Amino acid sequence: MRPNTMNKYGAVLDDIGMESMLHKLMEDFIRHISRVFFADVGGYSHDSHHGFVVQYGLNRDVELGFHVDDSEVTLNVCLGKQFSGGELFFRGVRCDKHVHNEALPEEIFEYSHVPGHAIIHRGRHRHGARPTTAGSRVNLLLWCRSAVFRELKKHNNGYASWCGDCQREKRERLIQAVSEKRRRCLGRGWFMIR
Ligand SMILES: O=C(O)CCC(=O)C(=O)O
Ligand SMILES: [Fe+2]
Repeated sequence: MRPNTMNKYGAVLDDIGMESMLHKLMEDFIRHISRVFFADVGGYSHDSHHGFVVQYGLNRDVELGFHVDDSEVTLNVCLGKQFSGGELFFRGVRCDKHVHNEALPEEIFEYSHVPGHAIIHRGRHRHGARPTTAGSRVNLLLWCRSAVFRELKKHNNGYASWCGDCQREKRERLIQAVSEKRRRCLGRGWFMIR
């Protein structure tokens, strides 16, 4: 079975006996990090996961297109082996409404995988993987999900606190409202003085 809808090569670890081990990894490790760094996307509340490995190289997947994960928080561990390329590129965190918007210059960065090292990021942090140009790269992914977060998301007021563009729109509306109010107050002041 394919590890996800985009990668062809790899395996779903939950299907080969690693489900409870990965669940424990999420409960004992990811949740605690998430409580501190990702409180805006469910924090400590992860209650399910999708765990898989992906393989890149000759006769395997070469690269991974731009996407968001079906997760609140993703753990990505580089298991090796020896390879060149395969850098991850990131382009800012976005909700469904803004997922196709341009990234700001400060949201653009790349990360080079190092065997034995891991990164953790929000699932809605748009990203992709550059071509693995030589050797073989294998990474373990743990997509951590929160049912509570997904339920609450349905009832928010249209602004996601974790989406860069929602926050920008909110700030712009606030600035507009303040300057409109100021304009009206100044107008009133002018008439009173006359
Ligand atoms: O190839 C990688 O390191 C990233 C994989 C990824 O983003 C994913 O499977 O969701
Ligand atoms: Fe991903």
